[in-house]
Amino acid sequence: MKQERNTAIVLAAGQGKRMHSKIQKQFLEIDHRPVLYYSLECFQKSPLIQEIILVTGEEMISYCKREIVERYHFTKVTKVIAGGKERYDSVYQGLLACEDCDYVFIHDGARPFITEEILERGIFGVQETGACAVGMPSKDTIKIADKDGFIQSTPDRSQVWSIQTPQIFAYPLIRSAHESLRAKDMSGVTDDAMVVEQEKGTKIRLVEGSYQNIKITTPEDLDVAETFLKKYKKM
Ligand SMILES: Nc1ccn([C@@H]2O[C@H](COP(=O)(O)OP(=O)(O)OP(=O)(O)O)[C@@H](O)[C@H]2O)c(=O)n1
Ligand SMILES: C[C@](O)(CO)[C@H](O)COP(=O)(O)O
Repeated sequence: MKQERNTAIVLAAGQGKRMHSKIQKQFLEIDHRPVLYYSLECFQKSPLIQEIILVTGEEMISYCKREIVERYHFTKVTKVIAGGKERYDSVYQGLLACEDCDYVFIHDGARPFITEEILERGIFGVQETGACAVGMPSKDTIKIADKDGFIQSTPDRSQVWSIQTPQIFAYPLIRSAHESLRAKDMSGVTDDAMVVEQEKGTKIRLVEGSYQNIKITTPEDLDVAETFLKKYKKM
């Protein structure tokens, strides 16, 4: 029987505008290592992942090869490739670079705190329909606002989740979903589950990530990350 092959596409081609830093946030250091290091380390150690494709800016390819892949011995990283203007363009470049892949884990390099347990829940979840997103039930009450900033409605919180990454898909499903939406209109697409949502009839399983699985987005997230890291390293 052919052994399953799973690829992680790790995204590190964003500009990090909301961080307001000269260095792109995925390369900023927390506890002396780049933000990007931590998720690569988890995929490198995981027996669920056979290959990692790292997507970064064209100008950062040689830096990533030398200072991240070689320096930290991330031997599962087989390709370091250039991303695109939008997140979905970078994902698509990653998908085109995949070879011989059953399931693909699409992950934000700006989310350092994934764990083996999250990857296990992801691979379990994706077996059901070929599509799975990691997230957590919302701890806040969510309001839908109108364009003038007045509250329009309040969704039932028991059905509201904050979505994280990785998002895990059967490779042919996510590739064809990206291709069919790219041929129509990708505007407003901020994650990969949204791409599959337009494929009518494909259900996407939600599984729990963790409340620590934050995306480093704005400067205060770095302070939170330092705190999490102290705890995470003791585990
Ligand atoms: N063209 C892009 C845009 C984003 N990303 C990656 O997608 C992840 C999530 O995106 P986000 O937090 O929005 O990152 P940025 O686009 O870099 O941030 P900002 O919107 O503040 O500029 C990050 O790991 C980022 O590097 C990417 O690979 N290619
Ligand atoms: C994919 C994602 O991290 C899920 O929360 C998020 O949608 C990325 O969005 P951003 O607008 O690029 O931060």
